[in-house]
Order: sequence, then C-alpha cells, then structure tokens
Amino acid sequence: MTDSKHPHKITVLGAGAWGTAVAIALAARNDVLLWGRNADAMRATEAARENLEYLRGLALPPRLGVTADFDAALAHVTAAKPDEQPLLIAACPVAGLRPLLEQLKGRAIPNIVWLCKGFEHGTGLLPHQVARAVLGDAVPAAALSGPSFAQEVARGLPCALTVASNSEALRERVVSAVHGGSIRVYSCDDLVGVEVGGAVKNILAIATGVADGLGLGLNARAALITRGLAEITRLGTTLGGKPGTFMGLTGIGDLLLTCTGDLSRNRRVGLALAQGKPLDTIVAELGHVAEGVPCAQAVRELARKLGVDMPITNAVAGVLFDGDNAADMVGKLLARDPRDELA
Ligand SMILES: NC(=O)c1ccc[n+]([C@@H]2O[C@H](COP(=O)([O-])OP(=O)(O)OC[C@H]3O[C@@H](n4cnc5c(N)ncnc54)[C@H](O)[C@@H]3O)[C@@H](O)[C@H]2O)c1
Ligand SMILES: O=P(O)(O)OC[C@H](O)CO
Repeated sequence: MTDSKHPHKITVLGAGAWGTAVAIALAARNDVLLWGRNADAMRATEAARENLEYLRGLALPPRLGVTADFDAALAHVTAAKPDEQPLLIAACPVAGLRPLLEQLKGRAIPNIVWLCKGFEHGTGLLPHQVARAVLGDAVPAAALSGPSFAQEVARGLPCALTVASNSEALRERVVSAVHGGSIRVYSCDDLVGVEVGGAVKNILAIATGVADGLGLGLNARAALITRGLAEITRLGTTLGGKPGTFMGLTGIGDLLLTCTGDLSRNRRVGLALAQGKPLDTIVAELGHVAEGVPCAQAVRELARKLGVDMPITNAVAGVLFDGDNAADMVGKLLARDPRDELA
C-alpha cells in the first residue's frame, strides 16, 4: 500500500503548460523536480520562478525544483528509497512521447505516468501502446487524464481527474500523490477508454470552435458535443474501451470542458479556422500544442481502417488537411442522410 501522508519523490518530464501546472500542484505536498529539455528556458524559469513561455503569471512554489539535466531528473526518482514512493511523469505532447520513452529505455525507472492526449501520428497508436512498444510490459504504466486546464490547476482551482492503469499498485500510488487539496482523483483499469476520450475530444473541440466562430448558435454546439460523444463511444468501444468510461470524466467530462471552455487551445484553433486563417498561421500564433490537429489525421485513418463512422472527425480533417471550407462544415454534416440516433 502507498501512504498518502508521506511526500512522494516526483519527477515531471516536460515543462510546457501542463507539466508546469501539474508540478506546481503536486509540489504542495510532494518533493517535485520539473525537467525541461531547453536549458536556456529552464534557466529563465528558475530565475523568474515562473514559466514565462508556457504559463506566464503563475509563480512556482519555493519547494519546486527546476532542471534541464536529464540524468539529475531521473536520479531524483531512481535513487529514491521505496518509502519515498517515487513517481515519474511524462508531460510532453503525444509526438514527444516515443522519443522521451526511448531516452528512458534501459534505465531503472520505477514507473511511468503520461499526461498526453492523442493518437500517435503515423502509427495510429494510443499512448499506452507506444509505451508498451518502447518499454515492454515490465514497467508499471498509467495515463492520468480528465477535464483540466493548466491555468486553473496551477491556480489551485478544483479539478477531478482519472488515473487508468493495469497496475493496481501504480493506480494507488498516483492517487496518493495527486489526490488531495483541490484535486480529486478517480481510478480505473480502462486505459483504452480513458485515452480514446482524451484524444478524440480535441478534434471535437476544433469542430465546436468552428461552429461557435461562425455564430451558428448554442443548439449547433450541443448537437456537435452530443454527436461527438457518439463518435468517441463508437471508436472507443471498437478498440475495446468500456462504454461507461465515455460517460465519465475522461469522456463527456473532458469533451464538455474542451468544447465550451475558451482556455482550450483546440477550441481556439476552430475559432481561428472560422475566421478563415490558414492552419500554419493558427498553429504558429498559438505557441502551444493543439493535439486535435495531428489527431484528426490519425483518427480519420484509423476509423476508415476499422470501418467506424466518424463524420464530425472527417469533416474537421477535411477542413484541416484537404482545403475544405470551414463555413460549409456544419451544413455538410446536416445534409447527411437521416439515421437512427442509437445506431
Ligand atoms: N495544457 C493543458 O491544459 C493540458 C491539460 C491536460 C492535458 N494536456 C496534454 O498534455 C500534453 C502536453 O501539453 P502542454 O499543454 O504541456 O503543451 P505545451 O505546448 O504547453 O508544451 C509542450 C511541452 O512539451 C515539450 N516537448 C515536446 N516534445 C518533447 C520531447 N520529445 N521531450 C520532452 N519534452 C518535449 C515542449 O518543449 C514543451 O515544453 C498534451 O498532450 C496535452 O493535450 C494539456
Ligand atoms: O487546451 P486544450 O484544448 O489542449 O485542452 C486542454 C485539456 O486537455 C483539457 O482537459
């Protein structure tokens, strides 16, 4: 059993908005080291005690360590005693997960928990499948997901997350490290369901951003969210996820947040597409990852291969990659043949 009364030794690998926010939140009760790959940026973060590039205006707590030294970051957890309950967290985008895990291969890591949401571009793999491909089954592994904007978590506002893992011991350890204060953590063993919900909601947030940006109204937004949930559920259950997972925090919970919250980078991509901005410009101006963009491509290909009907995803991918007009997107969705709602 893990012991939530004692601090955990935690390393967070990746110092973007989410890695920094999670490190800030966990440092309230744990011994946390935040690693970023850009040495200049980490020096600036240390000097300002604030992540000026990705999470401006939110001070790092005095106890949070910051480094660009990968070996030191790993030693923080690999040299920990068992009662220090070490936890290694990967806070990079999906595209960075494989390269990051390759760096960990062969090292005596205690476990690995990733925070990224998406399917890997090119392979169509979910993060747990990428982790298994690189590290094998010997390292206890988990996904931590759910409705959570970095800015709110870093400010200590309330939030509920879900940890998914096949390892009960790791689920308990993540709960004991993260649950408490303003963060509530649920657990489950449905890695597929949790990861599919977290991935596909980003594509649907782009869709609702387009609809809202075009002024199509609240009815259209509710329809997109609801039919988007149907797409998540169809793909997720085909891949082996449990239907109930899509009704939980990492399904409808994160879908609602990301489709309606203006802090969402994916929703902002949709709003900008509605203004007619080119994708390259939107991505460059955002300055953060918008996972829904590469994910739309990966999910469109996967759904086609599996024979899963995902019209909203296809429409978003058409606007992003095929030059389809954003203004026509919802009209084309409405013009499709009627169908049974539960089919
Ligand atoms: N920001 C949020 O509110 C939030 C909340 C929950 C989940 N997430 C997810 O967390 C992941 C990261 O998002 P973010 O908000 O931190 O993005 P971000 O754009 O703010 O930062 C990305 C960070 O990842 C780093 N990075 C990229 N490739 C890397 C690699 N190979 N190794 C190490 N670091 C690498 C970048 O240098 C940068 O520091 C995404 O999958 C996102 O969907 C984000
Ligand atoms: O800003 P987004 O669109 O990447 O969403 C952030 C989180 O995934 C919301 O849970």
